Amino acid sequence: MDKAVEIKKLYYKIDNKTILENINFEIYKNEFLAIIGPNGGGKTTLLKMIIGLLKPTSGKIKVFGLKPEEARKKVGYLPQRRHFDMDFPINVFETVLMGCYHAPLQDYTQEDKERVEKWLERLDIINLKDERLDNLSGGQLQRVFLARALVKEGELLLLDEPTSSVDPLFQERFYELLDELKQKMAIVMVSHDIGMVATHVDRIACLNQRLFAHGPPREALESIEDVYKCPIELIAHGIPHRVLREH
Ligand SMILES: Nc1ncnc2c1ncn2[C@@H]1O[C@H](COP(=O)(O)OP(=O)(O)OP(=O)(O)O)[C@@H](O)[C@H]1O
Repeated sequence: MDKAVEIKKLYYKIDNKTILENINFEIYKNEFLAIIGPNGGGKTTLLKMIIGLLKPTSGKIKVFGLKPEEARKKVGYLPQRRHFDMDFPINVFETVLMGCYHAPLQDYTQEDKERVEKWLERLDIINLKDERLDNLSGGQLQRVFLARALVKEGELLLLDEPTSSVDPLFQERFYELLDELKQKMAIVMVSHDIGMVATHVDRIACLNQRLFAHGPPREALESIEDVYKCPIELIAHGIPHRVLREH
């Protein structure tokens, strides 16, 4: 199978604290992969390495055979929203257009603008096109950032907790959209919604500093208690889950 991402012997340390330890892993084209694990387990850090925002302390990471920063034009990225400065005076259309960024001093094209319109329509936020971001609700904002990640129509889509704060109806539509998109691209999604991902993704990777398991949902979830370091009840078919003890 063709590889979108290849990770070998990857370590990441900050101030002598090991955040990621000996990660060996591949992500294939046209697969929908979820990364799950407890808070602070290193999921966001790993996504940032795939997009080239952070460099490994040691080890190798290749995206479509290139260094991550060289492959960026093929990669759409939805960061965790808390990192965005909401006071920045920018409207919805301009925010999504930023997702088409090519290179310094290179203007956006008419085609870029048409793609923005298309994704605003698809995510049902075309009516918000001229709104400033600080006027939007949390769920509306999340859709705007999703549109920004999707507008590039790249070959790899990285989503860091994409369904946080969107309503259940949109969540369902969003998963349908991802099912369609994975025909054309690889999708990597960080999520805490184990039940939801178990029913929608091809493969789950369980990360807590180390990669505990990766495989089809049922197989990967067998190691779930090791990953979370507490008992978790998984109802058959991998749907709802319950943490039985605080961790
Ligand atoms: N800039 C930084 N300086 C020091 N430590 C950091 C920094 N960024 C992240 N960390 C630490 O790295 C670890 C992994 O963080 P990361 O955000 O990747 O986890 P996560 O699995 O995405 O967590 P969550 O589920 O809470 O979003 C945490 O212990 C965090 O405190």
